[in-house]
Amino acid sequence: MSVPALELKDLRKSFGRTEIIRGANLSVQAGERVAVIGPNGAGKSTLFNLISGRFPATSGEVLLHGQRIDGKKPFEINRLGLSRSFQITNIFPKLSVFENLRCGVLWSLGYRYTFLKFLADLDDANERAEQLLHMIKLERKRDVLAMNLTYAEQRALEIGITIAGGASVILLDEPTAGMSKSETKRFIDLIKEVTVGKTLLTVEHDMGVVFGLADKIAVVVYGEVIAFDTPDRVRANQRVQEAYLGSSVADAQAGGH
Ligand SMILES: Nc1ncnc2c1ncn2[C@@H]1O[C@H](COP(=O)(O)OP(=O)(O)OP(=O)(O)O)[C@@H](O)[C@H]1O
Repeated sequence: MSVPALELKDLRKSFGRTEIIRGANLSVQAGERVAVIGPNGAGKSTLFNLISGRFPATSGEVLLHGQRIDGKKPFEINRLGLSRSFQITNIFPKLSVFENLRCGVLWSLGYRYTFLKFLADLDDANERAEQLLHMIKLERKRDVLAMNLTYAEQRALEIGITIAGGASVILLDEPTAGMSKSETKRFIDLIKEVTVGKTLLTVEHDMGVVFGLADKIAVVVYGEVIAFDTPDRVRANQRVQEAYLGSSVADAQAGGH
């Protein structure tokens, strides 16, 4: 089997004396779309924070395409090809949609570049920002200030910024939270389109989104990944049903989502 795009090995994180992540293991192949699910407080966001370098792990390893990234800074991890959305907080409200995308592109070039190289790259950055604008279907909002977009449009812009640097591994935290049903459906399609060929991890509560988006589901319970498999197999997994999923799936199948 090829080198996993992302791998967690016996990852642990304690806050004070409380161990929140308790030996998490996960191996995600390149191109897989993975939904991370689990009860409230199970440690899903903490896992994302460990992977993206926001928190240091207490022990264990995180590997991106076989390279250790635990202990690195978030921006270093980003430049190695892993990008995480921070919901709408990394949008500049007083810049236009286009300018926001261009900032995302330029930022990802980083300061490896000299100023002259930077100037030479501006044309490329403009072109890439136009491309992204098209991908997230906000062409008609090109020059609108981000603060004047609808909520769903802001979330789309957020995805555009997240993928701007061409990262191969994308982490999205509840990408459809706060959206209506029809917006959610459109948004799932958008996420699928813009992440073709990439590895995607989402934290998700909405079972409709999980089953619509994910090739595989990672079930996190009490700081451990207790199952990692296709949606059908996870749905049938006795341990998962007992621990968590049974009632949610029943709800989803009954049209509760
Ligand atoms: N910075 C922190 N300091 C102390 N405790 C924390 C910190 N961050 C998270 N925790 C604790 O870790 C546990 C797991 O939280 P986390 O947010 O990762 O869960 P989650 O699975 O994402 O939950 P939810 O589905 O409710 O978002 C919780 O008990 C939380 O209180």
